[in-house]
Amino acid sequence: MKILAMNDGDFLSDTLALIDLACDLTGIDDRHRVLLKNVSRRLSVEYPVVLDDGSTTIINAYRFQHCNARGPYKGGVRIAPTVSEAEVAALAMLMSLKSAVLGLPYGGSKGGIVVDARKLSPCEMERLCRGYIRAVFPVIGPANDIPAPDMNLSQDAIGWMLDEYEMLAGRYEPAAITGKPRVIGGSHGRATAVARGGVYIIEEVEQRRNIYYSTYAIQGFGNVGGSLAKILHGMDRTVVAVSDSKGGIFSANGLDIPAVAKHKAETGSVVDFPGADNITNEMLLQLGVDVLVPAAREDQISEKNADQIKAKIILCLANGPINQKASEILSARNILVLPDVLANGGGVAVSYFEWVQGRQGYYWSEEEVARRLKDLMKNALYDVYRMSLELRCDMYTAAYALGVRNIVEAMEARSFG
Ligand SMILES: NC(=O)c1ccc[n+]([C@@H]2O[C@H](COP(=O)([O-])OP(=O)(O)OC[C@H]3O[C@@H](n4cnc5c(N)ncnc54)[C@H](O)[C@@H]3O)[C@@H](O)[C@H]2O)c1
Repeated sequence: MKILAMNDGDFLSDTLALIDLACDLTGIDDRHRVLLKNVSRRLSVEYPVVLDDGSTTIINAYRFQHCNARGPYKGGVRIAPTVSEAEVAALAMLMSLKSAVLGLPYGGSKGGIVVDARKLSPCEMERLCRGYIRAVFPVIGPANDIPAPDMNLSQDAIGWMLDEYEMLAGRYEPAAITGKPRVIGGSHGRATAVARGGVYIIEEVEQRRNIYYSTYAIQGFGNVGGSLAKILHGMDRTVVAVSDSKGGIFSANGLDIPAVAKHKAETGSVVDFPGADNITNEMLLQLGVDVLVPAAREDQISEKNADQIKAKIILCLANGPINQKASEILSARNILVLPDVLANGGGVAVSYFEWVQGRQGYYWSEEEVARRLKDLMKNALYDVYRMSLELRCDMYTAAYALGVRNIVEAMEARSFG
């Protein structure tokens, strides 16, 4: 496959292996398989950003578009010094699959900006974001490709990106980018959508199994992990451990999450939170909790550490945190894995609601957004469940199979391939 010629990484190899397995299970032919395993457009750009000291630096960035059979491309923009072409390609593929699992009229894409966000001042970050939009402007737009937040991209940054897009377009285009502040066309519930969608999935599993999951360990304390911790804390669930890139903390009696958030804001990390024990990210993954939530980044649980996992269920809010071999091991051990393309779909779901609201110029109440999100997540969960019964496989594999089947149906309707 052509894409393997890129600087390959485990994450992309794992994603391609999953697509292959899903194609095998659903009887997808080679014509469509080859499309699913490649991206249709790889835009790689270099653009200048003026730093506060007056010097100029050149930034590398990407916008990869995977497949638009089901609708316009849709995908976030990630800022990290480690962002690679292989990573952006895998993330674009996951976006197509995720939208297809949720039944949204979107294809998949992803953006990446190769820089350490922590080294930039707010003014430099604004110039970085505006420059990115100028560089990718020819391939994005409300009916072409709609960016959104991903790692290290705040709501303010999305506001700057939308403003830059609208200045270049010469008109208001609130549906061009999602995840923006509400005062400029954002939706209620977008900032917490990934976490909220995950909570709806957990509640539905609890209801179905007649069980109550009280203890949680969350890897990652950013947009997604931090929001989830706050929501669970507000629901009187016990978050015993959280972590960030510098390490984690544990308290058997539960962490005071608002106090942890304050500590992180003041010190830059959750580590050394008073009254809790410092632990490593590896230790967090192995805690004996009801629910383990990888909410940081890809490649966290593989065949190397799947035997060590003690949680009852795993809610994958990060993209690509578990590979297929690990999911097989976990499934054989009766640990339910709720995969990324289902579990973190709340983000693209509320992005879709935001896009719809922007296109019609009519904005919904908080209750309306929450009701629609809950319905959508619940329906997707049961669609995946039915697929797992049909194919006699675990929920993880079933989600990918459902995504692949839904995309290929649209490809066939358009005679793609
Ligand atoms: N933001 C969204 O709308 C969205 C939607 C769907 C999926 N996701 C996925 O969720 C994950 C987190 O995204 P986010 O928006 O919260 O990013 P973020 O940048 O806001 O937060 C990431 C968190 O992970 C921590 N982290 C980074 N590397 C780590 C490591 N090696 N070990 C432990 N912690 C580490 C960071 O310190 C930070 O606390 C990513 O996989 C992203 O693709 C995000």
